[in-house]
Amino acid sequence: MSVSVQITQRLGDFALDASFESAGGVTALFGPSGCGKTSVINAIAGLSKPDAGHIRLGDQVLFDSETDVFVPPHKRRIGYVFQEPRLFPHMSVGQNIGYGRPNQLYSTRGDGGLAVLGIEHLLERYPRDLSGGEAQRVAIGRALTSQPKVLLMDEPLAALDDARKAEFLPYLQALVAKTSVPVFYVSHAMSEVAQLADHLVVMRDGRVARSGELAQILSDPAAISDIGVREAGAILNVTVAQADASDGLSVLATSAGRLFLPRVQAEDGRAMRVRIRASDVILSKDKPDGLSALNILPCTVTQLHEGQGPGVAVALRSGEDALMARITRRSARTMGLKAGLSCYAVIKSVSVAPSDMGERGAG
Ligand SMILES: Nc1ncnc2c1ncn2[C@@H]1O[C@H](COP(=O)(O)OP(=O)(O)OP(=O)(O)O)[C@@H](O)[C@H]1O
Repeated sequence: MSVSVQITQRLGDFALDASFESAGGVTALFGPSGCGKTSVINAIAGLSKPDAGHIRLGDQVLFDSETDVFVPPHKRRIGYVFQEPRLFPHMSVGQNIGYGRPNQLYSTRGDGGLAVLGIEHLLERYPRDLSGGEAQRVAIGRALTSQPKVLLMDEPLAALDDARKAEFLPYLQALVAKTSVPVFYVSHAMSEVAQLADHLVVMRDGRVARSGELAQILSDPAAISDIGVREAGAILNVTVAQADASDGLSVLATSAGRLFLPRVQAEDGRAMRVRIRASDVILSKDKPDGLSALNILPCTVTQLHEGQGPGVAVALRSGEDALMARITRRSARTMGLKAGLSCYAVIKSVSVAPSDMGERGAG
């Protein structure tokens, strides 16, 4: 379902002026704290009314200042998941999920809802007896019981520690891969966004700095300034060749060769997305020999992009995938890097964190 948002809104001293289109699936709103992500989500939910513009989901107009349309929040069929699960403490999980909609609990059973979220065995428990990740999965289950037309998730992992995040993400991936409901996912963590999103909207100071297909933006060296130097990095599509190789590593097949990365929690044959940070890629003109790094992929330089600082972003084609490296201008000059040059990308195995590796979902 296509989505079109074009809104302006004054919120105190803050001016929101956001426009983007998305083909649906999972649209991530990414950007630093205070850039206006939640304000956009609130406008989609109908919790606030923009001063001007429109919000359309497929052929449904939720807001249009020109034709004076403003669908009230309770008629928008929105599922909203916040940072905190916000469950009713005096009710069991089952009651929380069925709250106000006694006949709908069962409609979320099966493939699309509770089973995917792994919460069917928790229905008798009370919120105090749930881990943070379980409680958040219940909150998502509750949001689904209203059979929403759109699911809004505002930093749903922010309150979880890293271990709980890692445990929670596969559930979320399974859910977004199965649901046909458009999802808006707010986050300032690129590792989450890279695993979940189809479409990326990068926000800055109330405006949309970039909007487009996730993989395309992440492999565009010109986008580094918007993504952040540390977070920038392309996504490799890989297949698990051997999840349980020796030494705590997994063997992953890319279109240009094999990668040895920290062990993934997935069966052999599974398709995954792996984000390789640009700062974790080293380039060599000749095939390195006698190097400790295990991962050496043949590449072709497609583009060089000089930023403000001493770094150069180098866009690379590696088989059918894109990679990106961030090296110094000095190295780029010494190596004589230019578009069309063949080289080798070296990726250190331990530099890729488990949080950068996720199952390939809907995208
Ligand atoms: N009703 C309001 N009145 C005045 N200012 C507001 C209002 N709502 C939001 N703001 C301001 O608008 C700016 C954007 O807030 P918003 O919550 O949308 O940002 P965000 O990107 O979601 O940030 P975070 O990641 O910290 O949640 C902030 O400076 C906030 O203080």
